Amino acid sequence: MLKVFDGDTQIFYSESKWLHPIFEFEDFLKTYNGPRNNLRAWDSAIGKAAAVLLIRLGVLQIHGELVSKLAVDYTSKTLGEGKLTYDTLVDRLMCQTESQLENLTDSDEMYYLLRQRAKLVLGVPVSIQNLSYKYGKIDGLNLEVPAGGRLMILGENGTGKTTLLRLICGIYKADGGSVLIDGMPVDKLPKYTIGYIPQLSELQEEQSFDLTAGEVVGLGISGKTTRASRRELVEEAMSRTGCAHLEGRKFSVLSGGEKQKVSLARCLAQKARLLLLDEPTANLDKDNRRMVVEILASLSISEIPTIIMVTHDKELTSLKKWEVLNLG
Ligand SMILES: Nc1ncnc2c1ncn2[C@@H]1O[C@H](COP(=O)(O)OP(=O)(O)OP(=O)(O)O)[C@@H](O)[C@H]1O
Repeated sequence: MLKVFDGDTQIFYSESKWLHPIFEFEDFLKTYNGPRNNLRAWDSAIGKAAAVLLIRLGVLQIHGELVSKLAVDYTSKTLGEGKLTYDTLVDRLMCQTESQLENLTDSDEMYYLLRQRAKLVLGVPVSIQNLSYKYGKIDGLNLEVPAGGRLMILGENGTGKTTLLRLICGIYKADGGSVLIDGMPVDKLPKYTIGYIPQLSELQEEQSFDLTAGEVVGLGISGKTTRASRRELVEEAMSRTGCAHLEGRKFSVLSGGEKQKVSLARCLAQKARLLLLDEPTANLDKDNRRMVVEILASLSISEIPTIIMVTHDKELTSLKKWEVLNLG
C-alpha cells in the first residue's frame, strides 16, 4: 500500500501490489499540477527498488513499515541521512528485484530494469532463427532481442545491415529461416507496430510525397484517434525531435537532416513498438546528432520500445548497454 502526501495533505493512495503503486503514482504525476517540493511517502515495504523509484519521482521523505538495509544505504547516499524512516529493519527483502539491483548504481539503468520487470515496456521481442538471404553476410543468422531491448548492428559496407532491417520488417522475404516479432510473422502483426526509418537516400527518393511534414508525422497514427489527440501527438512528437517549425512545409523539399527528424517524429507519434533505424544520424550536424542520441536514451528509459539500429556513428557506437551484432 502506498500513500503520498504533499506536506500533510494526502494526494495519492493505492493498494496495488509490489512496485505497481509507485508506477501508478508516476502516471498520476503526469497530470498533477500541485506543488511537488514537499512530497512524503508512506509505504508498507521499501526495498532498494521502491527507494529508487520514489526518489526519481521527487519524494524527499519516506517512511516504511518494513525496510531493507539496501534501501537505507541507497537513500542515505542519495538524499542524505534520516530521509528514510521505518518501523522494522530487515537485511533484505526476499525478492529477485532486490538482488538484481544490489550492485547497480546508475539510476537510469535501475529504472530500465524495474520497468522491464514490471512489464511496463512498449517494446516487442524479436526472434530471428536460422535466417538466410542471397545478398550480404546473412547465412544461418540467429538472434534474440527481448521486449524493450536495444541492438546495434555494425559491419563493413555491403555486409547486409540494411538488408537485415528489410528482412525484419518484411520488405524482403528470407530464403530460409524465420523472423518472429512478438511471436508472430511480420504480416500478422497489428498495424503500426513497426516504425522503420530507412537510410536518407531512400527518404530522398520519396520526392513525389506531396504531404506536409506534419501530415507525414500523422501517417503512423491510427485512424481511430480523435482529431484533437492526433494534433497533440503530432505536435508533441515534432517538438521532441526539434522540428515543430517544419510542420507546414512540404516533406519533399526538406533537407536530408530535416527529413530524418520528421521521420523520427513519425515513429514517436505512432508509438512504434519496434523501431528499425538505418543510420539515424547520418547527415545530421553535431547538435542534431546529439539530439537523436538523447531521444534514443530517453526512449530507452521511458516508453522502452525495442530498438534495432544500424550505424557507423562513433557517438552512437559508444552508447553503453546496447547489444552489438557484428555482421561480416
Ligand atoms: N536487390 C539486390 N540486388 C542485388 N544486390 C543486392 C540487392 N540487395 C542487396 N544487395 C547487395 O547485398 C549487399 C548488402 O547490401 P546492404 O545494403 O544490406 O549492405 P549494408 O551492410 O547496409 O551496407 P552499407 O554500410 O554500405 O549501407 C550489397 O553488396 C548489395 O549490393
